[in-house]
Amino acid sequence: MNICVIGGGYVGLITSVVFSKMGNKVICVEKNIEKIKKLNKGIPTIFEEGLNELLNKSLNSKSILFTDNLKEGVNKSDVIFIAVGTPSTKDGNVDMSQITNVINEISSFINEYKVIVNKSTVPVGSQKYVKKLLIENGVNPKNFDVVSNPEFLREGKAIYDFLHGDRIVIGHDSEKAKDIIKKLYEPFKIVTIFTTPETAELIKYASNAFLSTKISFINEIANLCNKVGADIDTISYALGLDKRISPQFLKPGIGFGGSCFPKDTIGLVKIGERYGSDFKIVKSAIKVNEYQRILPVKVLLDEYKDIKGKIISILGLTFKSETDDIRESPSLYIIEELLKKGAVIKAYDPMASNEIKKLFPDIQYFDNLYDTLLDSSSMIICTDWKEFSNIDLEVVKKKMKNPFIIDGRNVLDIKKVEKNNINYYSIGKGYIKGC
Ligand SMILES: NC(=O)c1ccc[n+]([C@@H]2O[C@H](COP(=O)([O-])OP(=O)(O)OC[C@H]3O[C@@H](n4cnc5c(N)ncnc54)[C@H](O)[C@@H]3O)[C@@H](O)[C@H]2O)c1
Ligand SMILES: O=c1ccn([C@@H]2O[C@H](COP(=O)(O)OP(=O)(O)O[C@H]3O[C@H](CO)[C@@H](O)[C@H](O)[C@H]3O)[C@@H](O)[C@H]2O)c(=O)[nH]1
Repeated sequence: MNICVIGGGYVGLITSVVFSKMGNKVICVEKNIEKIKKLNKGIPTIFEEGLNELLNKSLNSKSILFTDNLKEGVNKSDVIFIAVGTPSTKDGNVDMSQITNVINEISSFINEYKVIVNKSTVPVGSQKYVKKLLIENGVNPKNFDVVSNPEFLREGKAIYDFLHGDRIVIGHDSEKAKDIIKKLYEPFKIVTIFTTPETAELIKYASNAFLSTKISFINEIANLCNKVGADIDTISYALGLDKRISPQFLKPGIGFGGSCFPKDTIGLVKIGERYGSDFKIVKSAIKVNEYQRILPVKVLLDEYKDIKGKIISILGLTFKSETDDIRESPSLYIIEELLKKGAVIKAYDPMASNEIKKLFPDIQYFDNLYDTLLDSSSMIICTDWKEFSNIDLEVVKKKMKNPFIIDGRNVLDIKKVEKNNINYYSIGKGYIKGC
C-alpha cells in the first residue's frame, strides 16, 4: 500500500519504518528540515532500539522517503497517517493546533479517495472535528474517510511494541475505510478491535489514565512501606500474582514522566469537564504524582534542614531508561526545586540530549558517572539506567562526602548498601541510616 505519514517524531518515524518493513511504500512528511536531512542519510533522530537498522534497510530498498513536500506525500498515497504532537495547553486541555494545521494544509491536495488516520492522541470527538474541517475546507466528502487509530507504543520499545502490540484499535464510520485499514494491519497478526471513533479515542485516554493510576497507587503504598518497615517489592510481587491485577506497572519510584502520561491524565480530566464528568480518581493520581516526583527534595530537607550550598548529584535526566527523551522527566522538577533552595547541582545521564542544557544552562553536566559524584554530599538516582544499578559503592564512598543516596528508582542492591554502611533512602524498600 502507498502510505503517507505526517510528522516524523517518535510515533511518526516508528510508524513509517515499520510500515515500510511490512512491504508498503512510505512517504514521511516532516516540517523540520534538519530531521529530514538526517533521516534520508540514515541517521536516526531519536534513540530507539533497532531503529538504525530498520531505517537504513528501508532507505536501501527505497521503500521510504522523508520530505517536507506534503503535496507529493498526499498525492502518492492511499492512506494518510497523522502523527503530529498534541501537547497540553497551559490549562491542561489538548492543544489541537498541529492537527488543525495539518488538515488545513492537506485539504487542497485531496482530489481522490484517501483514508485519513488519526494516530496522534486526540480527545473524543476529534474524528468528527477532522471530518467537519475537511468539508468546511471544500473537500468532497466522497474523497475521504477519517479513522481513529490510537498508538500504544512505549518509548525505548517502540519498534517491538508496534510489531507485537497487545491490540490494534480502529475507530471508523465507513466499511470502505475499515477494509483498507484492516488489510494494512492484517500482516501484524494482532488482535484488532473495530469500533466507533469515539470509543477508539476514549480507549487511548482510559488506557494511559489507568496505567498512571496504577503507578500512583503503588507509590502511595511504597511511601507507607518506608514508615512501617514493609517491603514494596514483595508487596508488588504478591499483588501481581493475582491475575486480575497483573504484575506490570507496579514498580514504585519518583513518579511517572514522559510525553504521554502527564499530558494525557490532565487531558482526560479536561475532556471529562467538558461533558460534566468529574474524574476524581485520575485527579488524585495526578496529585500523588506531583508529590512523588519531588519527594527526594523533601527527603533531603528532612535530612539536612538547609540545603543551601550543598552539592547534589542528579543521576539520570531522561524520564525512564532506554530513551533520550526528557519530556516531563521527574528530574526536571527535582532540579528546579533544588535550585530554588540554593543547592549546587551536578548532573549526569548516559543518553539525555542537549535539550536539558537549554533548560538549565547554569548547572554542571558530566559525561562520566563517577566524576559527577566528586565532593557531592548526596546523589539522587532519577532514572533506572542499568549503569546506576551496577554502581561501585566503594568508589562512591571515596568520591562523596558522607554519602546520602536517594534511590528514586530502587535500582541498588540493599545488601550492598548495608555492607558499605551508606545513608540510603529508597521508595518503599527502607530508610537505612548508615555512617
Ligand atoms: N511518544 C510516544 O511514546 C507516543 C506514544 C503513543 C502516542 N503518542 C501520541 O502521538 C502523537 C505524536 O507524539 P510524538 O511523541 O511522536 O511527538 P513528536 O513531537 O516527537 O513528533 C511530532 C512531529 O510532528 C512534526 N510536525 C508537526 N506539525 C507538522 C506538520 N504540519 N507537518 C509535518 N510535520 C509536522 C514535528 O516537527 C515533530 O517532528 C501525540 O499525540 C502523542 O500523544 C506518543
Ligand atoms: O511500574 C512502573 C512503570 C512505569 N513507571 C514510570 O512511568 C513513566 C512512563 O513509562 P512507560 O509507560 O514505560 O513509558 P512511555 O513511553 O511514556 O509509554 C506510555 O505512554 C505512551 C504514550 O501514550 C503509550 O503509548 C504507552 O502505552 C505507555 O506505556 C516513566 O516515567 C516510568 O518511569 C513507573 O514509575 N512504574
